[in-house]
Formats: sequence, structure tokens, C-alpha cells
Amino acid sequence: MIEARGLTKRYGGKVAVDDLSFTVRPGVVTGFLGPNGAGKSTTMRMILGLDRPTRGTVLVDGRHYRDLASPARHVGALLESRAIHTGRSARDHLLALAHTHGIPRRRVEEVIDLVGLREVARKRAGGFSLGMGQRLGIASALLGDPGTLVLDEPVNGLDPEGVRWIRDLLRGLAAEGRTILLSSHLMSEMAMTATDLIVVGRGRLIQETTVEEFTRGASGNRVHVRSPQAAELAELAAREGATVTYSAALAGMGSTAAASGLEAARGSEADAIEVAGLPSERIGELARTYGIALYELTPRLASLEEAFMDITRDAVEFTTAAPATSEGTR
Ligand SMILES: Nc1ncnc2c1ncn2[C@@H]1O[C@H](COP(=O)(O)OP(=O)(O)OP(=O)(O)O)[C@@H](O)[C@H]1O
Repeated sequence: MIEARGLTKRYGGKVAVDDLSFTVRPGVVTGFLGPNGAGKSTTMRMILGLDRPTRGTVLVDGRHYRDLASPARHVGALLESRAIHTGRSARDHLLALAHTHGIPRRRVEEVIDLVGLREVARKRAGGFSLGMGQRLGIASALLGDPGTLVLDEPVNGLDPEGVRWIRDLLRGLAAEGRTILLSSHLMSEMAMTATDLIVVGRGRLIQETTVEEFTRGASGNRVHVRSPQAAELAELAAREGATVTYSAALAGMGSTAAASGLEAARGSEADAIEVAGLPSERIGELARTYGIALYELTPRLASLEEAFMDITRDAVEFTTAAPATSEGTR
């Protein structure tokens, strides 16, 4: 369990983390999302005692990192991907770490198998591919069999097989009851790996939520409807304030033009519309009230990426259109 309360980090005049409070619970993977410069790495470093908060606290298993009697047994970390440049073999690297932390040798063999490095365990880690390096990094994080894992961009630069491997591993480790905090810029990957979400922007908490809730709340949500009376239903939905787009015209029109969508629907034989701004339940009720047959009524959730862009739009530190000054970002 990780608990941050009023966590703040200031570097000179720059507030990197601003009064951040959240709880990362055990048993699920928690995604840590935020635009570049949002303060994710700084927060992770404070969790791990590598940076001192200017204000506030962050506790692992109820204690400050520095007060944990054997930190490696409580929390393992993989900070932003740095290949391990070492002339040592993977096994020797892990043995040295185990020795430092008073961890038995047999655990080294266990983690080598767990991360699938058995075949290359005797090879020089400095010559490892990025994927193997990440596996070794994760083996190091798991060495103390910690209840909590903090992973900053662990899938950066990995091939699809490696990405999938990390996803399955993390979900498995969470299912064992561990607490896992994971940052990633790969939204589709985060959507498949994480259950809970902490979303930050400019150092502040934007939302502490779940992947499901986060995408449900996004404005990109639409309902796909097929009906032989699509035009009639489109008109009824538009009257309730929905934006209706005629599906066949979607590709050409974008999803904004309610009126032209209606025009298109009226003048066509096609039976499919996209309705934004009205829940599927209400569309179903309208259809029943007006005796409209429905062939299909399918809510389409925004992707995590769409939800993220939607919600963090104002929290992006630098945009290409209008670069913000450091004053302007506060
Ligand atoms: N040691 C430091 N000295 C000065 N400013 C820093 C330092 N570390 C981070 N910052 C600033 O604090 C802010 C937060 O940075 P941080 O690296 O924590 O963000 P992040 O969310 O991890 O970003 P990214 O997704 O790009 O890795 C940024 O504006 C960054 O420039």
C-alpha cells in the first residue's frame, strides 16, 4: 500500500509535485498517467526515498521509505529505463544486489526463472538487448519479494512480445495481493494492464479513479444505433440535445455536425447513426415510446487515450501551438 498526503516537491521556483494525495491499494495494478512533466517520476522518486518532499508525506506500508527496516523486502522499483551497463553477468549482478540486501542466493535463481533470463543468466548484462535489460531490471525489483512495486515506463521500447510479457507478469503479481504503481505513455497498454488510475497534470491530482470509470466519463462516448427508422430516431435524439452523426458519412464529416448529420440521415436509405450526449438507456426508451424498431444499440466507450486527451488537455505543460511560459503553466 502506498499513501501520499499533501505531497509537494519544489525545485527552486518550479513546483514539480503540488499537494498530491492518493492511495495505491494492493491487489490491482494502478496506472499513473499524466502528460510529460506532470510530476510522475518525481512522485515515484519520493516514494522511494530518492527525493525529499518539500511538504507532505508518502508512506509505503505505513512508513516512510527511510524508516523501512529492509526496504527491498517492502518495495521494488524500476525507474525510467536505463540499460544496466555492467560487465557482470545477469546472475552476478543479481547476486551482488542480493548480498547487499541480505537476500538468500536461492532467491536469485527464483527471479531469474520468473523473468525468463535462465538461458542468458551467465552472459554479460552490458550486452543485453533492451528487452532483456528490462527483464533484468524487473528481476532486481523483485529480488526482495516486495509487496509493493513502483515501475516507471517499464514497457518503453519493448517489442509486442515483451510488452505482453510485462502485462501478464504485473497482473499476476497484483493478483497475488501486491501493490503495483505503473507509469506508461502507452495508453492502449495501460488500459489492458491497469485497473485503478491516478491521473496527474502539472503536479496536481486530476483524478483518482478506475480505467472503467475514467473512460466512461469521457466526452467521446457515443452510442451506435441501427434502426430502419434511423432518421426519425436521429431527430428525436437531437431534440434531446444529442449530437447525431450519420454513420455512413462519419468518415467524411467527422463527428461534429449534428445538423448536417440529420440532413444526411434524412436523405438516405442507410440505417446506422452515432449518437453522442445521450445514454443508450434513453435512446432505447425513445425508441419504445415512438414505436421505433431497433436492430442494434451499442455504447462505444472512448478509448483510454481519448479520455486522457480529453481530461488532461488543460494540464499539458507545453503544447506545440502555444508554448507556455513557466508562469503560464501554474
Ligand atoms: N531535478 C530537477 N530539477 C529541476 N526541475 C525538475 C527536476 N526534476 C524534475 N523537474 C521538473 O519537474 C517537473 C516534473 O517532472 P517529472 O520528470 O517528475 O515529470 P513526469 O511526469 O515524470 O514527466 P515524463 O512523463 O516526461 O517523464 C518537470 O517540469 C521537470 O522539468
